[in-house]
Amino acid sequence: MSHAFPSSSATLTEPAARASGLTKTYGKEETRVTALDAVSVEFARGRFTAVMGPSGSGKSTLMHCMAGLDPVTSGSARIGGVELSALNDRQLTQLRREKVGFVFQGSNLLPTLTALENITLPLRLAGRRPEQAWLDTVVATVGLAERLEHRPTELSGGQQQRVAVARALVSRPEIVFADEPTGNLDSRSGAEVLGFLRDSVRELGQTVVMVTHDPVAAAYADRVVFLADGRLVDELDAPTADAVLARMLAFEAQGRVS
Ligand SMILES: Nc1ncnc2c1ncn2[C@@H]1O[C@H](COP(=O)(O)OP(=O)(O)OP(=O)(O)O)[C@@H](O)[C@H]1O
Repeated sequence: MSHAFPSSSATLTEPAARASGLTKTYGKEETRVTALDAVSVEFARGRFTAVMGPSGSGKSTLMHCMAGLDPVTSGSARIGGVELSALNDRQLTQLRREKVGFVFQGSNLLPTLTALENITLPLRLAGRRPEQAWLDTVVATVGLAERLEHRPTELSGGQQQRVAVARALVSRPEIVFADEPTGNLDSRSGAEVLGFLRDSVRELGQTVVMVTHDPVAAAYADRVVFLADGRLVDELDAPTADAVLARMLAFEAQGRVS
């Protein structure tokens, strides 16, 4: 298979994705907004990282820049060994297709396709066939084996989101970015989806970066990084929901006095 972007010189110790001095501004002159201000962060392979912070702190912007959906203003964003700013639009599309999986708040499934067809659609669009053993593993991991012939309207919100997780995993991406993946779900369905994301990391070795507002969701991750006003301000390993909540309350209290 030919690749239009330089093949990554990734070693196993290299992070799945890395931002260095990543700055992103929107608008010009008096309307300029600095959404990210020289953020440097690494997302290690085979780990589940949550990105937290108040509304407007830059979480979605970081995800979009790291995933090649939005160009950076300055600094660097890399997936594996590949510098995203060095790629043209066609190369970026190819990189996203081959190396990145996405899960959004709404599952964005095509209503006329079955669950299985939705899961394999990105691969088919890329002209690739699903690898059967991996497809079976992903389907089993997200608990969908009995539901593959169902259409989205015949699935619960949680099941639909599990299809979206399977769709993100099926191409064995270098990294999966999930933006508030449980934002539309009740807490039980949300817990299921988060459990499957965590299983994809622990059992399948995937790398997941998840934006969330919810300390309970963040506690499923191996590590939480905190953004405030476009800056990386803290991080926590092996988070519990209580520890994440305490950290967030501390930031809010600091924000009130500063
Ligand atoms: N396309 C855009 N044009 C102009 N400003 C933008 C754009 N996208 C984001 N911003 C601004 O950049 C800042 C960071 O936004 P971002 O959406 O990344 O924050 P967030 O932490 O994801 O917020 P939320 O939790 O509310 O989704 C905000 O001030 C926002 O208004």
